[in-house]
Amino acid sequence: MATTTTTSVANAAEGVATLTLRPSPASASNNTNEEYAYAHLLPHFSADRYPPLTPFEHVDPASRALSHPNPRSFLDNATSVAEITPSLGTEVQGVNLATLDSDARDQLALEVARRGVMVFRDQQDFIDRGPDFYLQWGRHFGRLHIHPTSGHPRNYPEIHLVYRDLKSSFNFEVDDSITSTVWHSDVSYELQPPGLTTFFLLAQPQTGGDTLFTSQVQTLKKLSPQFVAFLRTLKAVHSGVEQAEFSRAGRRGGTVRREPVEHIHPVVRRHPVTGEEALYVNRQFTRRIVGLKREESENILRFLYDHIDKSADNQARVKWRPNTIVLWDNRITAHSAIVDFKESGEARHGARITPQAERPIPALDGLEL
Ligand SMILES: O=C(O)CCC(=O)C(=O)O
Ligand SMILES: [Fe+2]
Repeated sequence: MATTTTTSVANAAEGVATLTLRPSPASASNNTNEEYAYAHLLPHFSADRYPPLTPFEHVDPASRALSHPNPRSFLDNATSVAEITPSLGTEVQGVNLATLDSDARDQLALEVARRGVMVFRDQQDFIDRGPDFYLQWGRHFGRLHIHPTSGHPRNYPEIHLVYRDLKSSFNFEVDDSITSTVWHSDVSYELQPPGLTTFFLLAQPQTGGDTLFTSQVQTLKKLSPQFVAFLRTLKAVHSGVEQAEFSRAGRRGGTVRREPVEHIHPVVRRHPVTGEEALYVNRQFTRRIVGLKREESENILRFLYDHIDKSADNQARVKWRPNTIVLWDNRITAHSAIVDFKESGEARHGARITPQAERPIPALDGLEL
């Protein structure tokens, strides 16, 4: 039996919450007789403080693949390439992400921009290369985001972790909700929110703990042209304040290493490479529509969130298997963890590599932010 260590964990949803628990590495392996192979990647909460993020110029990796004669050639050796749904998600077998060169990584970024989500199976090579490799991988796609509140592996603040098991007294914000579903686009409160995002699980329950995705391109396309034309004129406030407050409240045991920020983004953004328009509001971080009366803002946002929630025809559900890596374009999709395994007592432990991208581009030319 491995010894119990003291650490803190992050909620599986986008850093919604942090809490203190004492996970044993053995329990994280979901096999009490084994040492947990990824114990060095368990969440650590440093007392470090970070200054505000500074703006930077983002060159999108997908743009470099646009002129490629065959921008899907990185899939040439795949044994299987299957669309999960017609407009969202592709599942690939037989491609080792860890061995993709710079050109192939650019192609990957373009394909993820087109498909929203890509699921790669059998990626043990990538996962076992460890955190220095994760950083090298992520930096190809943009400046790595350092999360203001979530747990990270010791000495690797750029790696955002999710973790939960039975030993923790889970006390996160959805506990008094009827559902664990919290649709969001990661850290949309940043001035330059993430683009191509890489996420994988290191430990998972036997069943459950899937991740839901939705296409914000399709969400928008379902609306009438007149309503979309109105949405294009709008901008909204996204806020990191509540996430920080949950962490600071102590009941989650977390820290706030960078003061929370709020930023205004267009309600409809344009992807810098594909040119596609996507709805860019999410229940977790979007707070209000600028310039509208309070009731107008609340009702429009509620309508849009309801539309996102119930549009299964825009969604894809990823079932995890060991050594799966999922990539999504955070600008044109939203996602939610599914917490349906708490009572099994099994651990779920995941790592996210989160390069930031451009400041959201309004779909309406000339919209001032
Ligand atoms: O745990 C999951 O399935 C999703 C986690 C998440 O939302 C994130 O890391 O951004
Ligand atoms: Fe997330």
